This record gives sequence, structure tokens and C-alpha cells, in this order.
Amino acid sequence: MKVATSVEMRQIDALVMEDYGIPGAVLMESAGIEAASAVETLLARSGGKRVCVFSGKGNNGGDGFVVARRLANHGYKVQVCLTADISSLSGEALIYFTVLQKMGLDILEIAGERDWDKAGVAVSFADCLVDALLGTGLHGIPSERMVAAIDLMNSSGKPIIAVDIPSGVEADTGCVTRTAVKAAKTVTFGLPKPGLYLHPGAAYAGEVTVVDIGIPADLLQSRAIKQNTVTAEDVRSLLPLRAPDAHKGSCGRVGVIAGSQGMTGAAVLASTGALRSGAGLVTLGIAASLNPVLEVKLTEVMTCPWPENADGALGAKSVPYMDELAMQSDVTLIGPGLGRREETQTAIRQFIKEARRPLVIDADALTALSVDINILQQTEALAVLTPHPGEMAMLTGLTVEEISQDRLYVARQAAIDWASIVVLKGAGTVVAFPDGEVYLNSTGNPGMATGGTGDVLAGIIASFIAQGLSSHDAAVAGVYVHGLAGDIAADRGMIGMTAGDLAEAIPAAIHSLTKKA
Ligand SMILES: NC(=O)C1=CN([C@@H]2O[C@H](COP(=O)(O)OP(=O)(O)OC[C@H]3O[C@@H](n4cnc5c(N)ncnc54)[C@H](O)[C@@H]3O)[C@@H](O)[C@H]2O)[C@@H](O)CC1
Ligand SMILES: [K+]
Repeated sequence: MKVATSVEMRQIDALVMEDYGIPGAVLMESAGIEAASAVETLLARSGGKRVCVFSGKGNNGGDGFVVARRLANHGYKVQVCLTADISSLSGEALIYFTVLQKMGLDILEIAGERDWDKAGVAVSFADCLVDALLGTGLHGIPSERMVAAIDLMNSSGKPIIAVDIPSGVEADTGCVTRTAVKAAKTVTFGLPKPGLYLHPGAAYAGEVTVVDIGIPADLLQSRAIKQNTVTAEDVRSLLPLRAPDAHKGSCGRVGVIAGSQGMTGAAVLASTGALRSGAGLVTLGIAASLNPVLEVKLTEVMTCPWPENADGALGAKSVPYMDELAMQSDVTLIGPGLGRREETQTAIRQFIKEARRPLVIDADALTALSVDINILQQTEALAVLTPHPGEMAMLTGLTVEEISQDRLYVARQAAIDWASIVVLKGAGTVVAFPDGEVYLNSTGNPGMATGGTGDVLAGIIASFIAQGLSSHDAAVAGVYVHGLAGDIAADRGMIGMTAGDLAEAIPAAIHSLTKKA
């Protein structure tokens, strides 16, 4: 499904009105009806009948007025709290506000201290709160009045339904500059917004439901919208199918160049990630002195002991062996645990420069690239880069803070600049492509914040490429499956789960996606 920025949503809105002749009030009416229906569903469980609707002065507030009318018509006791002066209302919001006045609904225009006290009482009696303060029109830091309303709602402990996006969350980045509504559920209109998938916004949104408000499908599927989210359905259609007459040679060959003294685990996890996601054959190239360790740790993965330099690491002497492994493999994954010794880093750069077949570049190989990112322009190989924010900072020269403020933009720009596929890891992983297309992932959990899960992800993506997926599809499906495996592993305990647990859960994740209903 497409994901629309606030500007794109405004453009869609304008086209609906100008090209299709659907009045804005019709969209607002549909939006409000859908949000009201979510409130009714929520309250059906508890039998609650009191609702407090917080509205701002914009169209998000206007949606809230429709919610209030609908619920009042259905027998609910509704209190409207307006965090703006009535005189500032305009357009459709004013139309629907006037209807509420004519209906004689309880409306509290919050201006002074006594109004806040009244709002506090209304909230304390409410069974559910509706957040229609700020939507996609939020600019900058929420005003004091908005902050006070958000804090009042959050501190009530009452379930909150957010209209379009939790107030205080920036629709395009997911940033929360001061505070934001902590919603149980967000009902978003037409298309979801990036801030519902990017953190911290995603953590405020609760369960996200995308509702149809009558926007013509052509507009919602426009190729000009370059952000996407991935559903289980999408991933199911991408995953490799296993032919009845499959044999290990037909299920893809993955070459892995990983591991060094003290970091053999990274090589194990990357190789296991590849194997557990279905690769037919996985071959690990490793410094000769470490081979005995890996032979014991890995049963199904083949190992190649390669000549090493004086301190036992891969270096110039290993490059011909790397080239050979790459030629014999459908894809080569390079980087996890290789280390940052100068000679190893130089060898990595030389290998990438000369590579001709698909690559997955992770961890220490990203460090090697950060010295000379132009290598990506020189190699013939299409590369998937899998940086975490720290590695992205090294590659781009930005700070981790700058990256976290706009992950979508940073990943997209990097993919364009480097003509490579960029998987920016972290809560709400972003997969970006050189043509500007971006995918926002929704699977995964904080239990995955533990060493080695990134190695497993690199292995999954490499495995999917080896099994015949394009690097594009492998990156999108790989990130989703990785998060899903993390969710399955977390079902047995999120705190203390390991990267190994995640790798073990990959077959179950793939099975849950591919099994027949
Ligand atoms: N297709 C669409 O675009 C539709 C949009 N609708 C609603 O319209 C919303 C967007 O409406 P608007 O563009 O009017 O914007 P909003 O209603 O999201 O907010 C804009 C209002 O908030 C104020 N504001 C902005 N930043 C502020 C801050 N930091 N502190 C305090 N006040 C601030 C502005 O002065 C403005 O009055 C959507 O989120 C959605 O809820 C729906 O009515 C249905 C159709
Ligand atoms: K809102």
C-alpha cells in the first residue's frame, strides 16, 4: 500500500475536489463517520456511552466535529472540547461546528484556567477520548494549549482514538518534538502517513486502521507517490516458491565473507540466516586459522579456509579467493564481523570494486566503504547496503541524531546518491531504492535490539537473492520476514531473546506467510 506525505495528501485532496468535483465536506463527513465507527466498536466491549472529543481549529478538528455529531445521533453523551477560539474556525470545520451548536451539543471553548478544570472533569467521566487536535497540518512544536490538551488526555488513562494521526506526531517523519497523544488506535484516511510507521510516531499510534473516505483509487495508487508499506499479502507474493523437484543446487548458492578472531559468531549468524531462509547451499570464506572453530560451530554450512595475514585476518592474499567464491555464488554477503584492520578493509574495497554479481554489504564492509563511497559507482554489482544508524552516520557524515530525525529522507537520498539499495535498520526499518522508491517496514519489536540480529538480516536478504528474487524484492521481503521472525521469537519472551532465537524462528515466519489458508 502507498504511504502519503502531508504534501501528497493535500495534493490528493485538491485533485479530488478540482478534478473529480467531490466537495471537501464530503471527505470530511466520510472521515468523521469512519472515526466514529471506530469509537463505537471500542465502546461496544465496555458498554461505555460517554465520549470526549478534543478538536483543534483545522480540518482535523472538523473531522472531530463530525465524530461528535455521529456519536450524539447514536445515543452517546458527547462533550466537545475546542482548543481554539470559535472565531478562528473556517471552511468545512466551521460548517460542521455550526451544526453541533444547532444540535445543542455540550461545547467547551478552552481559553482560561476554569475551562481546563471543566475539561478535566469531562475527561474523568468519559469512557473514551477522541483526538482531533492536530493532523497532517502540524507545523513545528505544538502550542502550549495543544500540549496542555495532549497531556490532559494522556494522563487520563482513558482509551484514545486518534483521528488521522496522533496529535503531536509529525506526519512525514514520525518525530515528536515535545509531546504527542498516546493512542490506542489511529484511524487514518485514504492512505497511511509515514509517521505512523517511523519511530517514535509509530509507538504513539497504537493499532493503525486505514479507512476509505471515497478518494478515487487512481489517486491513491498514483505512481508519483514513492513511499510504500508492506503487508503480509505483498510479501507472500514475493517469496520464493520451492519446486517439487527442487535440489540443493536449484535453491540458490550464497557466498558469505564474514568473521574474524573474537567475531566468529557474526559469521555463524549471517550464514545461519541464509540457510534458515531457504538457501540451497551456503559457503563461508574464513581466515584459515579460524576454520577449525567454524567447522565445529556450523554443520550445514561449508567453510573455505583462506590464506590470512600475519595477525590471522583476511587481507590482500584473500582477495582472489573472495573473487572465486563470488563467481561460484548467486550472491555474496560481505562484512559481518570481518574487523577493521587496515589490510582487511583494503581487501574488502578491492573485492567490492571488482565484483560483478549481486552483493549484500553489511557491518565492517560498510566501514570499508565509508572511506571511499565512490566504489559503489565503480562496481558492476548491484549492492544492497544494510547500515544501522551508526554505520549510516559514518557513510553519510551526518550525526545519528540527524538521521533519526528523518530516516525516510536520509535513506532515500543515500540510495539515489550511491545507486544502491539501502536498508536503514532500526525500529521502523526503511528500504530505499535508487529511483526514490521507499518501503517502510511494520514488523519487529524492541527485543531485536541485541547483537547479531543485523547479521541474520543480511543473511536472509542474500538468501532470497540466491533463490531468484531481485535484489529489490529480496530487500523488501527480507526485512519483513526478519521482523516477523523477531515477533515469533518474542512470543516466547522478548527480553533476553537472542539473534540465534530469531534465526531459528525464520522457517516459522516464512511458513506463516506461505501456508495455505
Ligand atoms: N484528504 C484530505 O486531505 C483530508 C483531510 N482531512 C483532515 O484534515 C487534516 C489536515 O487538516 P489541516 O491541513 O487543516 O491541518 P490540521 O487540522 O492538521 O492542523 C492545522 C491547524 O493546526 C494549527 N497548527 C499547526 N501547527 C500547530 C502547532 N505547532 N501548534 C498549534 N497549532 C498548530 C494550524 O494553525 C491549523 O489551524 C488531516 O489530518 C485530516 O484529519 C479530512 O477532513 C479528510 C480529507
Ligand atoms: K489527531
